[in-house]
Amino acid sequence: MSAHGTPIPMISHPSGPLSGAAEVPGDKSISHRALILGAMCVGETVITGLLEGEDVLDTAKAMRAFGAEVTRDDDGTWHVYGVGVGGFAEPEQVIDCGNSGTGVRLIMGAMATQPVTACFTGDASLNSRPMARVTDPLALFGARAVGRAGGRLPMVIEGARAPVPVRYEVPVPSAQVKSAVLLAGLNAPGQTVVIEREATRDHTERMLEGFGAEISVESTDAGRVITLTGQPELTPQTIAVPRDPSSAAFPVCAALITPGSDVLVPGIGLNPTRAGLFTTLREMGADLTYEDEREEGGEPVADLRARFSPDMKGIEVPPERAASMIDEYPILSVVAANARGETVMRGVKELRVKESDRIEAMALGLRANGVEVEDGPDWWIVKGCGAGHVAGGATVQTFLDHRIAMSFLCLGMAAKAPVRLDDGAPVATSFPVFEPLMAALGADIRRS
Ligand SMILES: O=C(O)C1=C[C@@H](OP(=O)(O)O)[C@@H](O)[C@H](O)C1
Ligand SMILES: C=C(OP(=O)(O)O)C(=O)O
Repeated sequence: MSAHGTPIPMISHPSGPLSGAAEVPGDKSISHRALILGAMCVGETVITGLLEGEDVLDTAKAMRAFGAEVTRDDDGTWHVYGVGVGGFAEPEQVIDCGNSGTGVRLIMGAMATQPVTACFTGDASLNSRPMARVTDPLALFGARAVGRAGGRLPMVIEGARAPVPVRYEVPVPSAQVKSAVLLAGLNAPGQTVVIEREATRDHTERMLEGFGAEISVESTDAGRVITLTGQPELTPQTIAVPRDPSSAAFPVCAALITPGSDVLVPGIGLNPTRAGLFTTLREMGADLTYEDEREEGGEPVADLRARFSPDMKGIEVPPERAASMIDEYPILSVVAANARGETVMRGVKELRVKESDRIEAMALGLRANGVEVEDGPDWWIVKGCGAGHVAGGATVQTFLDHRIAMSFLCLGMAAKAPVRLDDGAPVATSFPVFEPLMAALGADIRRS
């Protein structure tokens, strides 16, 4: 079930062909950041295309609790009237970030160098995820965190009264940790330096620059070195949020595996720190083309066209590509099940600490539906059945994880027998229009 609702069992019937255009919603990562940075400058930031999924709506609520005014026009335009760097008010209530790791970790970073104390919580999934990866570096700024055993939520963060800047090498490939440190660095005097060995999504760096912060990124032998000068005067922005490549992955992959399909997914950001799945699919032999390649708001964008691809082959996904497709491994494994041969995915330990243990959740559900999977601590292998040969017919657990839910709904479209979910409600966290959008393409998904 979602943070806010009751379980919604769903069933996905073999269907198709899928055809038409799929206009997926705004990018989740960019939406969180637009609200948070909007709240950290004085004046009005205007956001169009904001993702109105539960995760982002929870961040909007949190920004109100810290004193920003956040409003929505009937046409879906959002306005954030921010309080400035260092201007957060102390929330009167517990901040509930629902299912969102990005929301809670970035907000903790943003408030950690401000003289306020806040208590954070989430749903059962979020409350089981590791937070020490964020609170450890925040302690270097002078913030104090008290949470449950193992650094879990609920957790109280007391912001540093006299923050100091830090130099921090991120020990895990995580854009959330990097971003939390950078957002904390905003209200620390002097220069905060973040070093990441492997490049992760760079939306925070890009957006900080857009809001007028002094930030530089240098590629060195040690990795990317990001230097941010604290206590800037940020300038409110007008932000058009691009469509989310992680959401686009679902109609694209569903089309590749469902007989006769031909689907266009327009206006998808192909920022190289996000587009690893599409490269992988093309290497597997997917009929996936980029049409009308262009630049929008400084980001490469294209319309993706995906057609049924019965001859895809399993490949070894390069581990160094993992960060650029970290949220896409569940749906990749569904494509892999419909390809021939093995798809080998290594260097993906981070999948075990997402909304669910995604390797375990996918392995359980794929096996139940007739697909062989092997897995180890930081790797897994899916043994493809070939197009049209996945048995289906089982009910899978989604473990409060939207990507697991949507991946198995896509599996059902191309399987021999329907695939059932114990709970499809988590879909609303990142892709609230998934059901009508897929239905319009020709998918047969029902609430049961
Ligand atoms: O910074 C972000 O917006 C995100 C970073 C990734 O998490 P990690 O930083 O934990 O890898 C990703 O899985 C998540 O969906 C969004
Ligand atoms: C991992 C994800 O999100 P978060 O960490 O923000 O909960 C995701 O959207 O796949």
